[in-house]
Amino acid sequence: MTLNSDLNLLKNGLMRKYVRNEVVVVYKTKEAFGGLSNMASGYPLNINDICVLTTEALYQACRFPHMPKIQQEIIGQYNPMISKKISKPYQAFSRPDWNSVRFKVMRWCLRVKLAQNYEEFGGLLLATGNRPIVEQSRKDDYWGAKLVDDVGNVLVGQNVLGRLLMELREKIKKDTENMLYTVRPLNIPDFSLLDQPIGIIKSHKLENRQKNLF
Ligand SMILES: Nc1nc(O)c(N)c(N[C@@H]2O[C@H](COP(=O)(O)O)[C@@H](O)[C@H]2O)n1
Repeated sequence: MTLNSDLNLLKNGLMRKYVRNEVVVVYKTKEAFGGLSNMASGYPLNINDICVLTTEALYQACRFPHMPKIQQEIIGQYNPMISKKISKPYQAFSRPDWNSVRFKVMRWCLRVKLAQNYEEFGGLLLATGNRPIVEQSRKDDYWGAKLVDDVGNVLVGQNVLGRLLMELREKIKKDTENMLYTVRPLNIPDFSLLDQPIGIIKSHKLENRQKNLF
């Protein structure tokens, strides 16, 4: 991107500028807030009784509802970077509306990660307080923000993932009725995993509570 187009995007309000040492940076998964990254292991998900080991795998699998074999390969990986790598050569075959639904899909994936890892992921989100959350990226200034200065203190990007994380954090703060324990499927065509339409996702907490009632 050229300096001029960068400036235009900043002016249009799409790009955000952050001072690195004033924000919560999500960069390496081993760092303090690394668990907020989709690349973090240790936040397993269960979709229609199918185990998906990382949020990245779930997000990438959602590209290919019409290619269940590829979905299977993507979700079968322990390493989220490998899931993304498997997805890459097929990107041109992503669902045709991918660019217009990927934002909703990411928001849904984060809701699922929270519902099924409430203490760990929710706790980490709340521990960020009121600070901006920014996913630092070397290449991607749509989901994240890139360093733009020589000393590594200015990040510029749309930071869509960071903004979705902040949105979710604010929802947690207001969630006195535990509404976030349940996640409805997206209302988009072919929202499916391994040929099965994706159903309502429930937190394990809710499932255990319901079991105890009977
Ligand atoms: N390649 C890569 N390495 C990382 O360390 C990253 N955090 C990411 N970003 C994540 O990739 C996902 C977006 O993938 P698409 O480009 O839309 O296929 C999203 O989860 C980012 O957080 N990428």
